Amino acid sequence: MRITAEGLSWAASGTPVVRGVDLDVAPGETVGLLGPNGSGKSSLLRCLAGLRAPDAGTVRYDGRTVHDWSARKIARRIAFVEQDSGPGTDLRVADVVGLGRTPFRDSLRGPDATDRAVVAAALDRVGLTALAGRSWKGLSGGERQRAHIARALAQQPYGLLLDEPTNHLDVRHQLELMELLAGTPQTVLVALHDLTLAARHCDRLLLMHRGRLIASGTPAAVLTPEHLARIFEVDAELATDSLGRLSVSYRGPLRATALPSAPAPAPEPLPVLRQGTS
Ligand SMILES: Nc1ncnc2c1ncn2[C@@H]1O[C@H](COP(=O)(O)OP(=O)(O)OP(=O)(O)O)[C@@H](O)[C@H]1O
Repeated sequence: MRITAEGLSWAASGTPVVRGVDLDVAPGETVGLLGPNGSGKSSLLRCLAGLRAPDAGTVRYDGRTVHDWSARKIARRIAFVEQDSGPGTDLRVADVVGLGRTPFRDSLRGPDATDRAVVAAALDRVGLTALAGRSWKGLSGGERQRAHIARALAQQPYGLLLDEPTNHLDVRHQLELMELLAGTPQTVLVALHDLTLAARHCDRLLLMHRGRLIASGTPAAVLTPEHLARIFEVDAELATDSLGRLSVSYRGPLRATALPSAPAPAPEPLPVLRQGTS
């Protein structure tokens, strides 16, 4: 499934958060969405998932504008793994994963054999089969994260949007998840903070800064020394390993005095100060 956005903008209480984003994720591509804290990655993903109505611009799945689609219609095409989400009540792990089947069921029907088989396969894919009957509340952070991925897979979507899905995962499970995402036939857009993981497992990277997409391309084209210094504000070293893959190591944060100068932003209007109030 092709996921596109044109001129996408969204503001929170009047403050622009996503600013005129154009993007195009081709069918089957695995694209990493990078950017410092607060650059607008989650907000952009929520707009693409239909959870935020943009103030301007359009989101299209396979060329069709999705803004007037129901949540159910969207969920039949795209699965979204958000940060730190979870069921409000305690459920068995298999039941949480089974929530991924909701878009395919009418409200009166319980899970059928197909639903159970899809849930079992999704649990197996993330290595959680042994925990299927366990209570959600008893899971570790990493186990919950893997259950969220399984819930998204159980949705059998054409596209996957994931917001920092490697949070809480140990190194092996981070690598397994990234291999799963890179190997899946679905279109994947994944927000990541680990630049080396992104460089190694994504076909293409997008870089966000202050709500705008400022770069798109191969890992080597996006993870440049200039972007690492100016956008991520770190003193970093780029290297290529014996398999020819890019990795990033950090010497430390860059102090404000050492930051390369950026183009000056457009001046914001000054706030109107009220006098005589206390
Ligand atoms: N509902 C909201 N109300 C007010 N401000 C918001 C809202 N949603 C997002 N923001 C603000 O918009 C900015 C971008 O937030 P967002 O969560 O999209 O960034 P992010 O790149 O995903 O950050 P992180 O890497 O820290 O997860 C932040 O300054 C955030 O505080």
